[in-house]
Amino acid sequence: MMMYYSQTIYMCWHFLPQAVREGKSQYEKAFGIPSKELFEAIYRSEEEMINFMHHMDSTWNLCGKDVVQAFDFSEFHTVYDLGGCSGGLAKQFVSTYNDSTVTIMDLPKVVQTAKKYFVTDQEQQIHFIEDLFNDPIPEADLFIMARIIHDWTEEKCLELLRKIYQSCRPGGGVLLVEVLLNEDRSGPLMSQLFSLNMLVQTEGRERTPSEYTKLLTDSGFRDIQVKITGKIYDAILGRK
Ligand SMILES: C[S@@+](CC[C@H](N)C(=O)[O-])C[C@H]1O[C@@H](n2cnc3c(N)ncnc32)[C@H](O)[C@@H]1O
Repeated sequence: MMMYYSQTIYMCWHFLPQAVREGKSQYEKAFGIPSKELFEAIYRSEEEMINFMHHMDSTWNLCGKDVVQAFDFSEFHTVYDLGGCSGGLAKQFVSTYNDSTVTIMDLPKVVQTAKKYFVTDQEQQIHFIEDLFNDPIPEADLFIMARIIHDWTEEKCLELLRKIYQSCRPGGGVLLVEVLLNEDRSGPLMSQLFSLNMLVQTEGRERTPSEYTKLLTDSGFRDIQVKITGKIYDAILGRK
């Protein structure tokens, strides 16, 4: 995590004033890579991709249990973790809910690297499919999206959530895992800093509970519940 912060995030923060003025990611200035394809810039070399994956993975050793226990997910057996990366959260999920299987959907090179370095053959409740958000999403009881919505614009988020709604079994749900801003955006400081971090690196930002609720209801989900975990990442559940 520290390596990723120093080699990537810190480089983008050099251009914070420009990011605020232009309202967009600074990857191009920091690395000379057009930021149109967000993850092409983040995965600009294999070493950087592995650093990023370790960064993602390490969070769930600290906060994963709080997230998977935020609600009782024992009724959900077929679970997809969309953009599930290294499988860090999937491991926490299957160790808490022994009857579940989690399939991780991510970019092909991420899936290959996760299988090589992060998820062992012994972890039989975790599967992978190499697929893109552009392709159909298979049917499931629960879709997890951890730190995905905060990467993208409202339009892309709605497009994705509507697609997930179509694939969600009746009675199933979608779990968003994100840091939350106070409704009046007065804090918490960590969430405000994360939001600036999203600005310098991505198309997205951090959001308030009511903004997530609106995204979910506009996509068809109902009974939205927000759970503050007391750790960095909180949980928002919508049902079909
Ligand atoms: C910020 S990371 C979050 C990773 C993981 N959910 C977590 O919280 O540890 C975003 C993830 O979305 C994946 N991703 C980006 N574009 C994607 C696409 N078109 N299809 C599938 N996954 C994608 C990235 O490879 C990355 O693993």
